Amino acid sequence: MVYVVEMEVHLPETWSEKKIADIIAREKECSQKWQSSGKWKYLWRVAGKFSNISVLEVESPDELHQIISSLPLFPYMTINVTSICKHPNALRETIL
Ligand SMILES: O=C(O)C[C@H]1C=CC(=O)O1
Repeated sequence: MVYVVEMEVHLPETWSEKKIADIIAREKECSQKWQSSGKWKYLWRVAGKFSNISVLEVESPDELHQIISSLPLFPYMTINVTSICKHPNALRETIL
């Protein structure tokens, strides 16, 4: 199952630079672990926003939730998930 996931980050304004740097570093480590696993196929920055568009290929909605909710920034993101499938007119059927 393939999902397009948009994640918009909203950090508390009261956080120190050190606390922000720490969670960003842990986020990088976690998302790169999932990207290395092959399940997180694409990670793109939305220009001009603290937001990303990602494509994940997973076995189930439960696995998608497991991955997204493991991110340190999960409690601080607004997340929109779109399930996608093959288009009959597409020239390519694979995402990688
Ligand atoms: O910077 C972001 O868009 C938030 C976040 C989600 C995955 C990741 O590596 O960073």
